[in-house]
Amino acid sequence: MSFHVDSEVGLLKQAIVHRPGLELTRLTPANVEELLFDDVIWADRARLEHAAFVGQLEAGGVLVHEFETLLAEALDQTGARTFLQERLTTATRFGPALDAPLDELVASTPAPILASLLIGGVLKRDVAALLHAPSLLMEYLAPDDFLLRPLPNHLFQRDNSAWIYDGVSVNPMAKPARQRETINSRVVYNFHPMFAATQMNYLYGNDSSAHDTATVEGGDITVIGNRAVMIGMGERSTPQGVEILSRSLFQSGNVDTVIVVELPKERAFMHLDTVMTMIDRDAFCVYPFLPAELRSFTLKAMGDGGDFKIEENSELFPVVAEVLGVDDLRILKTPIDKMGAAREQWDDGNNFLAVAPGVILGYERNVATNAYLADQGIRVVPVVGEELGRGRGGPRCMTCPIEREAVSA
Ligand SMILES: NC(=O)NCCC[C@H](N)C(=O)O
Repeated sequence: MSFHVDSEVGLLKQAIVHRPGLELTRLTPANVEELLFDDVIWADRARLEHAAFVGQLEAGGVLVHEFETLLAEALDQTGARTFLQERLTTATRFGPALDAPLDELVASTPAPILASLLIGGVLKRDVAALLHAPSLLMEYLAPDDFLLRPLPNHLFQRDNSAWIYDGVSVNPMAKPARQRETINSRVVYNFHPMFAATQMNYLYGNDSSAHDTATVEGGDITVIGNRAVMIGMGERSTPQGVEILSRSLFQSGNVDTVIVVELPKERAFMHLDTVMTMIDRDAFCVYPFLPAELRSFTLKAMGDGGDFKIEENSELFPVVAEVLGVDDLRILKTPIDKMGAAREQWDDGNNFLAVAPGVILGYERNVATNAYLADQGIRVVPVVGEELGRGRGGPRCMTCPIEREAVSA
């Protein structure tokens, strides 16, 4: 079995999601903002909503893999815990006194519990009785302080890794609250038998370099097809990150065009998929009030060494249409006033997950957009996300496709 994502809208066959766990119960008014959520969440309800969402994916024929389960299974493979000891439970993260005792905890904790803690976080009081070394960090922390912070944004599996044709980028994340997610994803990809048994083509991030400002997040990446990729560049994916990923894509031989779309550096527009998603072989759903002054660039491979030339586009979608070989690309913008559009965009009204061409999952609350798309012949499967949506991510954000068919125009 090898994994590949050859389009954004072709038949979705396999995907990874994260069923929210311990981490959601650790969101408090004091930490939500830092952890990139908008509110404390009703965790049990969010889990029910997520289970219903997974049911909808499965009903659409998608084989769904649960991230925490994959992580637990990976942790029982040879080398996985050493990998964590070298990258997570280090003297620089926790102080020299805790280095060896935490390595020991990583070595001895049963895999399902360890997986839950790696995502859910660890309080000082959870481990105080086990750690006897005189540690300044332990003295400094209060019993309810986090020794290891929770990672509630694992819910948004789209972002920390992204399959692009037959390669995967394990993304260096922009926000400190999300950077550790990549370590967990690397454990899964490097050690889980499902992936270890295949020839993995790592495009970016599967190394322990400091990636500094060269960040990329999967919400910015769309595999539009025809050897092309569209990448948003703004709050999360930087020009440096986009350049490195593009070079790697060009070297892979599967991609010859990257279309880069500038985004406002604002929370509401944190990823490309907050303002537009491809929803059919010839259609994009686009936020109607995207500022006109945003630029886009086309990167074209030159040779096979990763070099490219850059052209600034006068308009984005004619270039996309040309690259896709589609005469009449449909740019679907909900006819709605500015306030209504801003409200639906905030609630992921442009964040759709296609499970097949023209068949998409989106939050039910975006009534105007969903009705408009239905009028345009798109089948919108409504997803309940009253709690899930408070993390500011929709169905596309919650899903990491790992096997998806190509489509022809
Ligand atoms: N692709 C996406 O737009 N993902 C949603 C990410 C939401 C998360 N709370 C974040 O701020 O990173």
